[in-house]
Amino acid sequence: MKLIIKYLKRYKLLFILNAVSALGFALVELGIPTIVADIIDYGISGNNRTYIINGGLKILFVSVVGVMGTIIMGYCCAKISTGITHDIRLDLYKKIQKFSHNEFSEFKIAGLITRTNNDAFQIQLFVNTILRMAVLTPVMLIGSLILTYRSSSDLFWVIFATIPFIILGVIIVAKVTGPISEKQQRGLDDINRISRENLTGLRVIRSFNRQKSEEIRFSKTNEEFAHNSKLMFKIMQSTQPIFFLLMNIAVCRIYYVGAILISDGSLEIGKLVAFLDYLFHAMISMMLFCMIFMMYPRANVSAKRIQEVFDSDISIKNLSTEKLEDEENSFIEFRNVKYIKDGKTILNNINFTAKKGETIAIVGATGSGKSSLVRLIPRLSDPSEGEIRFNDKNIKYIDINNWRNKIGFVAQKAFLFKGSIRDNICFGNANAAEKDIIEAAEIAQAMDFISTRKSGFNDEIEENAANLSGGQKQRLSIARAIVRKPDIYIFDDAFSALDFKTDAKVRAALKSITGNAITFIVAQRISTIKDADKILVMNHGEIISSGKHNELLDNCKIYKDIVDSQIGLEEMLYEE
Ligand SMILES: Nc1ncnc2c1ncn2[C@@H]1O[C@H](COP(=O)(O)OP(=O)(O)OP(=O)(O)O)[C@@H](O)[C@H]1O
Repeated sequence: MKLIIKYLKRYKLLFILNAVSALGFALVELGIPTIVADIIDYGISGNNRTYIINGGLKILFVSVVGVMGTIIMGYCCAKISTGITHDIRLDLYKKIQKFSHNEFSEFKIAGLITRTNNDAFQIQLFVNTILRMAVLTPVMLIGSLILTYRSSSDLFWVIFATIPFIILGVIIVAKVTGPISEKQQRGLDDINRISRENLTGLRVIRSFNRQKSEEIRFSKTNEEFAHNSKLMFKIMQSTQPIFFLLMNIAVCRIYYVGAILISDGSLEIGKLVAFLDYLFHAMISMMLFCMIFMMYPRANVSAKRIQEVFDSDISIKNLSTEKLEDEENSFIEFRNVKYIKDGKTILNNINFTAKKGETIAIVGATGSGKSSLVRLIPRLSDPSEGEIRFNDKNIKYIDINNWRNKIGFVAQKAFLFKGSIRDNICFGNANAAEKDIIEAAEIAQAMDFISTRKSGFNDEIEENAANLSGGQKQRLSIARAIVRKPDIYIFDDAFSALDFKTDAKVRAALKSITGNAITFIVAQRISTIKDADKILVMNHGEIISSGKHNELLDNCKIYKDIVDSQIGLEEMLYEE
């Protein structure tokens, strides 16, 4: 509720307008039965035509005012509820953008999607209901009860007796639906996760012929979700008939008591009609008011899930606004860096320096920590101990945007966005000139396939770059980094999908632009890294040796083993 109130505050004026129109509408609605009662008791019974016509005109006027109130209320409700959802989604998006690996592991991607879509929508529904009902129904309810009492105090006690049953019913429904709602939202998270996995991993599922088992996995989660949804639906649906049953019992009793009172002469027919009208208003208002309490548990679960995201601590913080100055002899230094994830030491005792103009290569067995090491540079994660310094400044205390702008990162898994080839390259530099885009594509050896495509740079890339090969995706990712003209290049296994010849051509072309930069290359192929100025050999999260290719061949057994295992491969032949 705190979350909803916080966002509602942004729409104060509309909220007041909504409340005033709701109040006006309620008062107008409450006036009609009294006019009708008077028409029956004085106009019809007294055969007074003028009284009847005047009464009719009064009803017409009151109805028009009521319609205007409803329209204004509807406008305010729609504007506020959609506005709040829009604001929540935007703030969620901004917060999620700051998440690091840690936060993604905590909330899971599917969970974040459900929170942004479904949970935000639940809040929209609740806010819409609350805005319509919160002012209107209490006024209608209290007003109707007062007017029923005024119409006939004898009859009033007949309906008053049903109120405790209704309140008890609402409390029970709210208590029962809260936990079901929580299960329902979690189930939706699971459905999202499995659907995502099944859609993105469709090829794997088919090639391993696992459609049946995946279908069972999906059905199980889907059934569980459907079960909870059905239960929720049944509870919510059964409340209305029960409510109307109670109401009809009260009405029957009122007719019975009313008939006795009329025959006694202590009640007029018009008053009974007004009484029933007010009773109807009172009961409907109470039912609608109860709906707020019944919807509350579900909205509360959604609000809590959204609030969890807002409250989560961001592990990668921007601690400074200090910008970097250009320096002639820049360098990066890893000082006693340790990186622990989920209690496991991924990197330990990492010490090395990389200078401007140097190429640092990182090799080692899979899982030895190569990617984890380079991910620390753009602060995708921060070291648990030790520090990374750029020009003798801890990178944690450099403005994060300024720092990241200096880096051209090519990730292990090439990710491209749906859009044109040009848009994807310009993702690295929105202001890139045409000649820079072409140059980047040429260096990345992407021109040959771009020029064969129907619309060249304007050719569309599908979702997940499904219409590109692995090597084409890698080349565009490389071009995207080059177009930035960064001071630091990081190629995390970025040449693995390229054939040996293209790999060699890309590296040769890169030399023309990386002369003034610091370049990190993570690779499995020795041919990719053997010319590096410094090669770091990693094993179990530690640098076990470093040096040039020839030095390592003499000093490092693991490196020599890697080289030996690749001797005779096509790339070596090509390099010769
Ligand atoms: N998000 C993560 N959460 C927990 N552990 C992780 C995470 N990412 C990587 N690891 C672990 O950290 C270790 C190093 O992984 P990393 O990806 O850095 O190795 P790598 O040398 O780049 O491997 P490869 O050559 O196979 O890409 C592995 O044991 C891996 O299981």
